[in-house]
Amino acid sequence: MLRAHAVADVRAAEHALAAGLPSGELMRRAARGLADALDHVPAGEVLVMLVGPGDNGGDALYAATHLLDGGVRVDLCLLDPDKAHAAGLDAALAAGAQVVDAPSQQRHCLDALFGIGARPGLSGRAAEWAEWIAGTRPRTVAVDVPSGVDVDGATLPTSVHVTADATVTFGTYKNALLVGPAAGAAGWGDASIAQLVDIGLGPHLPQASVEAIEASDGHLLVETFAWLREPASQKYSRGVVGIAAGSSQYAGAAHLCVAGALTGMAGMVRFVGDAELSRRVVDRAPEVVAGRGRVQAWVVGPGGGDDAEQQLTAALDDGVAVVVDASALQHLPDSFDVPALLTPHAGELADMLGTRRDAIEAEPLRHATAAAERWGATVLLKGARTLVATPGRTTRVNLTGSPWLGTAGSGDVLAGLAGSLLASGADPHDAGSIAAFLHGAASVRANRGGPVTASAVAQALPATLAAFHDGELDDVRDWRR
Ligand SMILES: NC(=O)C1=CN([C@@H]2O[C@H](COP(=O)(O)OP(=O)(O)OC[C@H]3O[C@@H](n4cnc5c(N)ncnc54)[C@H](O)[C@@H]3O)[C@@H](O)[C@H]2O)[C@@H](O)CC1
Repeated sequence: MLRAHAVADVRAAEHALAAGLPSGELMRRAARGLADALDHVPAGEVLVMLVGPGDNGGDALYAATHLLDGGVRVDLCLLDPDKAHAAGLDAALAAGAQVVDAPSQQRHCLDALFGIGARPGLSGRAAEWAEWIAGTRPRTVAVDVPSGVDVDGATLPTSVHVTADATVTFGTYKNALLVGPAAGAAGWGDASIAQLVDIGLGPHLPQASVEAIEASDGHLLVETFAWLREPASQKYSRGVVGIAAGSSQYAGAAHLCVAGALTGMAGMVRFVGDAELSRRVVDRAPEVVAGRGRVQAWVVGPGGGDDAEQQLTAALDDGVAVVVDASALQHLPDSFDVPALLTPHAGELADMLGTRRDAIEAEPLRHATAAAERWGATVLLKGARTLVATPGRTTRVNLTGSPWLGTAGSGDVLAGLAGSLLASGADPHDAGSIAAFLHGAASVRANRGGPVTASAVAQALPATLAAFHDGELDDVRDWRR
């Protein structure tokens, strides 16, 4: 599991760790790791460092000494020369760095304006330099976080901020490096995730503020699904998922939701809908059982018609866990008596909360968390970095997938898959986050670097699940710029 921590927790951990170390040791570790991460800058090239007034700038100045030793030339732009880290500046100048007024032609840039001490937003020369990066596009690495973002809120409070090609962070990830829209400014090139330099904080860090499932977390499956630990299983021990999806207008949603459910962990899929749709679903997927009956979880809403409200009421009356998607989200009860996973996209969450879609997109973390609290349920907010928020649990962000996954019907597959995980024993938080992880990974495996259909994602899911279980998943994200 990849973990991010809140700024206050990082600071407390740094204090605790620093207390047992020689003065300046943490910054030395950070600077060494930063210099190592800049090994793409060839000897003889000029790297311009944008140096702010705090320890973020100090990291860069000490890193400069290592780079200069290796033959890289370093220009320093000091935001406030009187406030630059004094010992770091002396060391950098002694090693051969030169101070310049402003960045100009340099093809490599280090953003060390502000780190976790940043107030969101940039002004004055810091804003001018961020605009120089945007206009000139040097290869830019941000130190700890890109300057100008809201580190804990993971937002971009103004349009003026540094957009880096990569970020090198220290001790632990920060929310802004994993969660959109801020993570977009940290550089989600192919490597996608900031490079983490271990400075020894681990033992001092509390519970994460945000976490992300990784390809190496296949053990989660065995931990989550008790029947996987049994020597033998049968369909009922694996769980039965009921699907109430599709309508005469959106018949495809029924097929895709069922396809998602059939790829998952449940032992059996039931389908309820009108007679004609049920016949078509069973024709296409003969393993599906049509009609009501005992289930361990319901999926209600994908492609649902006018009867979505009635379907949701019937599902809730069953007293089992429920995935509420698409049209059923318009009929939410005031609170849930059963474990519930709500799966809106930004527009649907905006309707749920009585706000605008762009407000959700600007602050997805805050709104997903607020909705989870409001309904006492798990909220899976779909997007480039899907969030799964549950009261009392660490919010999960999904890092798998590619822009190609934004395709008609992919949400129907996701809802079906999540329902099958729910029926098979996962709680809504695990069901939603594991489903989002597998769904994104399957889309990349189905056609790396190119378009996928929702059907192709569903087809790729069983092998993706097997590879995850066996610890054999390769890289599962494809967010090239
Ligand atoms: N504390 C530690 O033990 C370690 C800290 N490290 C580095 O130190 C950084 C944190 O250093 P600081 O606490 O000094 O904070 P920063 O370096 O982020 O900067 C804080 C300073 O910038 C000013 N400032 C913040 N936002 C501004 C804005 N938007 N416009 C204008 N001025 C602004 C503040 O008034 C303050 O003077 C980390 O991000 C990391 O890079 C690393 O060296 C690892 C160890």
